[in-house]
Amino acid sequence: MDDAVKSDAVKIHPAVDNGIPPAIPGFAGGTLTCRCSSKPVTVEIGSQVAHNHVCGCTKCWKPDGSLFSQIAVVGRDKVAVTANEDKLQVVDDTATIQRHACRDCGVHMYGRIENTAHAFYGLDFVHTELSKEKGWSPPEFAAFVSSIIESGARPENMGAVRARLNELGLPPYDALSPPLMDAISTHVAKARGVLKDAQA
Ligand SMILES: N[C@@H](CCC(=O)N[C@@H](CS)C(=O)NCC(=O)O)C(=O)O
Ligand SMILES: [Zn+2]
Ligand SMILES: [Zn+2]
Repeated sequence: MDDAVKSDAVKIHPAVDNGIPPAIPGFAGGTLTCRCSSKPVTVEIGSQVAHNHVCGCTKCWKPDGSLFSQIAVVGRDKVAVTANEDKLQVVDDTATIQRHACRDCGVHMYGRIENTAHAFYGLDFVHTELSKEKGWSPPEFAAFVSSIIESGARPENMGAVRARLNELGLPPYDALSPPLMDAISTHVAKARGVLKDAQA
C-alpha cells in the first residue's frame, strides 16, 4: 500500500470505519427499521446474532456509498415482521437467500433460506445497523472481498482494501470464512454419505 495514503482513507462500512463496538454480554435483540420516513417496515429480532461480518458481494444490501454490507445470522424463529409487512418484496426469488426488501426505500430487512437441504437452513440474514440498540455481536471477518470489483471497485485498490480490513481486525476472505466454508462442505459431505463421523 502507498504509505502516503492513510489507511483510514479506505472506507469499508459506516459501522466499522470509526472502530468496532463490542457485544454487550446478555444482549438479547432489538428492532430493525427500514429507511422510510413514513410507514417504516419494522422487524423484531428476539436474540443476539451470530457470525456477523462484512460482505462484498453484489447481492447483499449496502448503505449508499459503502464498499461492503454488514450482515449476521439469527434463527428464523427469532425474526418477526412487526409493521408494514405489505411493503416487503423478495428481491430475487431464484437466489439461495430470499432477501425481503422494502419496496420504497430498498433496504433489505431479512434474508431467508427456504431450501431445507441447505447447510444454513433455519438461519436468517440481518443487518444489525438498522437497529438503534447497542450491543450486537460485532463483525468478525470480511467475506466475498474480491466481489467488490463487480460493483465497480478498482482492482488496483484491492491491496489497500485488504490491508484496511486486516487493520480493523476483519480478516479478508474471497468466500466465507474458513470455519463457515468447512461447515458447508461438511453438511454436503454428510448428505452425500461420504462423511459419517464428523463432529461439525
Ligand atoms: N461474486 C458474486 C458472489 C455472490 C455470492 O455468492 N454471495 C454469497 C454471500 S451473500 C452468497 O452466499 N450468496 C447466496 C445468495 O445470494 O443467495 C457477487 O458478488 O454477486
Ligand atoms: Zn422502507
Ligand atoms: Zn453477500
